[in-house]
Amino acid sequence: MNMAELTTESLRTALSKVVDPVFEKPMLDIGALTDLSVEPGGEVKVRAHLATPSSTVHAKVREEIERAAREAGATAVDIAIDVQVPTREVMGDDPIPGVKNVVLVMSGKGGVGKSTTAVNLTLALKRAGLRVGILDADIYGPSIPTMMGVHGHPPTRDDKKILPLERFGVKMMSIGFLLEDDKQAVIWRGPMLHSALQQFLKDVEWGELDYLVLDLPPGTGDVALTMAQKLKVSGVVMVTTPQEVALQDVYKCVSMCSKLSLPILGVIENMSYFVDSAGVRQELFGRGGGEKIAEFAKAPLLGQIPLEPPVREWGDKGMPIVQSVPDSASAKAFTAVADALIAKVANLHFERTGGTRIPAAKGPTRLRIVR
Ligand SMILES: Nc1ncnc2c1ncn2[C@@H]1O[C@H](COP(=O)(O)OP(=O)(O)OP(=O)(O)O)[C@@H](O)[C@H]1O
Repeated sequence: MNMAELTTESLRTALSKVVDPVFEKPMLDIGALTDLSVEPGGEVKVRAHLATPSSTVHAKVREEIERAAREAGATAVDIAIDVQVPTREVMGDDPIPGVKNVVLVMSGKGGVGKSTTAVNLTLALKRAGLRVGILDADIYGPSIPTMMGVHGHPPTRDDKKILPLERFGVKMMSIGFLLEDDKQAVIWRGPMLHSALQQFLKDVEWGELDYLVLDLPPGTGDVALTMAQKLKVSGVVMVTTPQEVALQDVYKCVSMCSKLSLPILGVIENMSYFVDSAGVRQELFGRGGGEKIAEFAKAPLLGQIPLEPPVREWGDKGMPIVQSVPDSASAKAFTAVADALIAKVANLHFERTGGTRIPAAKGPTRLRIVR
């Protein structure tokens, strides 16, 4: 096609096949491509509206737009990208209105790697370009301080607001920061637990965050209940292992969430397999647990994390695997889980708001890419 033939109309036709990787829908149909123009020399200008700052998603979208525009005869393509991270519903008395999404990480039983998953998922969200925080609500066994390598007392401002501690660009708060030693946790019971968590929500100055990840204690749902009463959460991520015997508790946990009308955003199967020294994949704990729970919860299986000794070793050293060895199989699996979670949250938002483009909020990240 010669460049004289390129019009806004033919450009529109060419771009109609560009699909949003998060919503899996043509970007033009969902209002995610705007301000199309064709300059006299055949230069094309277009603005893309995306639900994630993820550089992989941006690169994919840029490539598709550029290819389609050039095939239609564009001589140059100028793509501006606006990022709008979707936001949960915020009620009038919401204790943390500056936090766009709150994700509860839960498991039916202990020891499945819930805290490991929570920290690595948080770091993967951070590496995708989001502003993140993590709240260690596992009051009986706070392990986030150790896993994130942070100890000490969070400072308090004059107005009594507690400032979260920060490492790897992640804001964090844990009951562990406020205890004299770890053993103190066991004397905390019901009402104290709830008032401590409510105080955390209210009194911590989280500021503006895209995602706050909550590591909840395993088992019963009272902490989830406290959370659900206090604020509208984006949803729950359920962590499980592949083996059959562990599943009953997870089913109970899923049922409890549906009673509380907490949407399950997805299931993560941890310790799914181990690759031995001969490179053979061993399913040490059986198979299928994640899929079964996902089916029961009518939610996607967000990913399967392999069992890799460095996950524990780096966790013990206070530098989670996503941060310390981002190229490892487990870190890549956590990264894929984060991308899938971002997509799920965006899609739920899309459905809730009737399929319209995420409305502009203040201060969008705007990247201007001129080629
Ligand atoms: N994929 C993995 N590969 C290797 N080790 C892992 C993996 N996931 C978790 N672990 C290790 O398993 C142990 C339990 O993990 P973690 O503390 O995250 O579990 P949890 O479900 O949060 O436990 P709790 O019952 O204390 O809340 C830790 O030593 C952790 O390092």
